[in-house]
Amino acid sequence: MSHAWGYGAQDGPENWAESFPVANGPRQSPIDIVPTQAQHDPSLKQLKLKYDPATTKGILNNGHSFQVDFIDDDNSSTLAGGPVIGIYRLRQFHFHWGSSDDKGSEHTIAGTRFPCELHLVHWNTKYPNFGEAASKPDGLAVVGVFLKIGSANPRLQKVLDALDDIRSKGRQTTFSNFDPKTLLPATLDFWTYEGSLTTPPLLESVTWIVLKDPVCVSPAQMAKFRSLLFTSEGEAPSCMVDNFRPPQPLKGRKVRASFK
Ligand SMILES: Cc1cc(=S)c(O)co1
Ligand SMILES: [Zn+2]
Repeated sequence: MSHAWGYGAQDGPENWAESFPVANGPRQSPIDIVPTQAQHDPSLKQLKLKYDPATTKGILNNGHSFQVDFIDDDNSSTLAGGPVIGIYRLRQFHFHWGSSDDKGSEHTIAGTRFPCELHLVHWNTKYPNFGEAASKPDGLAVVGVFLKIGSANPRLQKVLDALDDIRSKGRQTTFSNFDPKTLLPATLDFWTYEGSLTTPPLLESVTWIVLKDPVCVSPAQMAKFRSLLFTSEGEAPSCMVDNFRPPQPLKGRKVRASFK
């Protein structure tokens, strides 16, 4: 039975627990990060991100967001260091955003919401593949990056220029030679905590690495995100906006900071 889910009144985050009971689990994401309550952990290593643009595979509208997929057959594009043990391979990146600039991010900082949030999804190479890793408590590592309204971000433009070809759900197009590192802020200071996917099946397998510093996006660029559709060609069009889950209960979890 397909567990159809979305972000609407009937199939949105408030109802996900009906099909995905883990939605009420002990390590759900996103969360509100309160910097004054995060503990600096000097034992946290520097984040090591090594991305080979040649591993870029394509870009897809999956009906919930759009994602840029990467070839993950070897360790060409990886994450290591930071809070993780071992090597994690880059699988895809995607975004969550709002219908207006006052919302859209999934994580919040002391209640502050950003208009958009980038997620770079990596899986632990101690497991044979992404699917296996996604079901393990240490299986995934997702780097979260906040986007704030400012000047146009030239490094984002190549991604946004591809959106015209993937307006509807199920559309994909060629996309190659992209270095996700160009989307990151200058410093890789981060908060980290144990959490979950923020979309069904909400698997509690994610070590979250949320970067402190946001990157910029312009209002015109935000309009490009909002030009996508949740719906397939031929269906009544529904704008792809507000595809974010609100913060979930911390349930005693500690958030660590890599910086003072
Ligand atoms: C694997 C995956 C991770 C996140 S955070 C998401 O939104 C969708 O899929
Ligand atoms: Zn996500």
